[in-house]
Amino acid sequence: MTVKDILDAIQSKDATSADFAALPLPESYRAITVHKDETEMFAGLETRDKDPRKSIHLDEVPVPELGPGEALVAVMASSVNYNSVWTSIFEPLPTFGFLERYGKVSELTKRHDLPYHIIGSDLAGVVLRTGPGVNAWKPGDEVVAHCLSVELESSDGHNDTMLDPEQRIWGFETNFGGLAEVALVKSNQLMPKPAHLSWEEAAAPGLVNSTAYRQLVSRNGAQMKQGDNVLIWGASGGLGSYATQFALAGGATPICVVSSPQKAEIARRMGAELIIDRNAEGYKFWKDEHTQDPREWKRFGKRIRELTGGEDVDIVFEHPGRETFGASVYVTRKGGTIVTCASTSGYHHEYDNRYLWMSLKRIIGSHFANYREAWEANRLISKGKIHPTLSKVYSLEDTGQAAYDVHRNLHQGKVGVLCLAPEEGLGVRDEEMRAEHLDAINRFRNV
Ligand SMILES: C/C=C/C(=O)SCCNC(=O)CCNC(=O)[C@H](O)C(C)(C)COP(=O)(O)OP(=O)(O)OC[C@H]1O[C@@H](n2cnc3c(N)ncnc32)[C@H](O)[C@@H]1OP(=O)(O)O
Ligand SMILES: NC(=O)C1=CN([C@@H]2O[C@H](COP(=O)(O)OP(=O)(O)OC[C@H]3O[C@@H](n4cnc5c(N)ncnc54)[C@H](OP(=O)(O)O)[C@@H]3O)[C@@H](O)[C@H]2O)C=CC1
Repeated sequence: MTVKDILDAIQSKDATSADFAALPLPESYRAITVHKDETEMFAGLETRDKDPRKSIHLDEVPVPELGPGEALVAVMASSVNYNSVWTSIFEPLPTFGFLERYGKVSELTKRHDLPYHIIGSDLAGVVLRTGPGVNAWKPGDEVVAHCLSVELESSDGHNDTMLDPEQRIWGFETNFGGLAEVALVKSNQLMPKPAHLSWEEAAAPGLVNSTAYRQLVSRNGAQMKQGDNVLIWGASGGLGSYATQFALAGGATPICVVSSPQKAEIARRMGAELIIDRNAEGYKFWKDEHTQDPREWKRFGKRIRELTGGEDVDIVFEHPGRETFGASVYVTRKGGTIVTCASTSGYHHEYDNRYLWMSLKRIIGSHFANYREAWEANRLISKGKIHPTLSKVYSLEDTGQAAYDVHRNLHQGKVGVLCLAPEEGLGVRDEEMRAEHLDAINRFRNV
């Protein structure tokens, strides 16, 4: 039995759940990995010069043992997230430390502590096997998976599963991720694949869409409301392309920051009207490595006021971190919210706290999404209210190049990866609904 037989079953129109259940599992499969004995390979290099194409491997790996509450999924497509960039450049820490720590939780979690890390935190595919105790899913089900892995044994996480003390991001802090032909997930990560999307389109939103949903919309995040002005950094990137859609769909006004005319055009295509090209306008929030320039914060704030007709922003959707955080705190309206989920340009932020406390602003930390938020975010994709922002699709062999493009900010929206899917465009089950949304689905393609 090989993965080819699995693919044949997925592509045959009449394979039943029983047929999938009867398929023997392959012994091994192809997976994107980083290697534990290579974590020092970029020592001494600047972050920018660490090249994912050198650290990312395509290996043949054994199929992991299936445990209770888990599912093995044949992965048709996945996507590149920035967490895979972090893993591949071994920053801020090599992810093998996470696997070692997880390996100590139980006999079963020991499986994750390996000398190779199979990465990837998104997938669209077909359930192959479910472990004991799984009733909601069966072999043959077409699914996507969100990336929240929790043990749920502590009451700390029972109101909000992100607060579980054993909360991990699958494919980043656990092994057996989605950039592979087969993946191992907890069955609670599974959600129905949106029927109007191809495999690679369905695999694109998961991580960033759920994160933007919690960060901006959920009561655990900024609780955006109608009429809010929302400043969105990187509005045509992974997170920002969903934040922009949530702002527009929720009756708010996005102020989209981008760095090129092409990216401005994408933001416009999504329906945004207020756009700042940070490159063209030349903002320099730092005079040198240690000193910020408040005059530049003010120039940025004036530009926002020009665009909004004199209003300041109710919410800043933050993720660039060190480079922008001082400006983000400054331009937020009195009583407004800066909601942050990342620090791409550096995690030691500096801001003038007088502007925070005197103007009663709030900083909220946000990370991925709880089970329910991930489900709600996927439901919005399934209903055609929010659309994938897939720009380009790579083969599994070219994942290193895909991660390089994301690391160097050469991409738009989301970058997809075909795993078992032999070509793009397969897996659409609702052509009628697709036709209704085709322009929106293709907004980011070939820009
Ligand atoms: C969905 C996608 C998301 C993304 O893309 S996010 C972007 C990518 N992610 C990242 O860049 C984050 C990567 N992770 C990290 O950098 C690290 O992961 C953290 C800095 C988040 C945490 O560091 P650590 O060393 O793993 O954890 P500690 O909590 O500092 O634990 C170390 C020891 O310190 C103890 N400790 C924690 N808090 C306290 C406290 N308040 N007082 C005293 N001790 C404390 C712990 O218990 C533990 O101890 P013991 O080593 O013995 O187990
Ligand atoms: N905590 C969580 O749950 C999550 C955290 N993340 C983290 O969020 C960050 C962004 O992820 P994602 O959106 O997928 O990445 P992308 O690279 O797809 O998009 C980020 C965008 O931010 C803009 N940007 C990058 N650097 C700067 C800078 N120095 N100043 C201003 N803008 C900048 C760029 O847009 P432009 O050049 O057009 O301005 C870029 O396109 C990553 O660090 C990632 O690890 C992501 C998802 C979940």
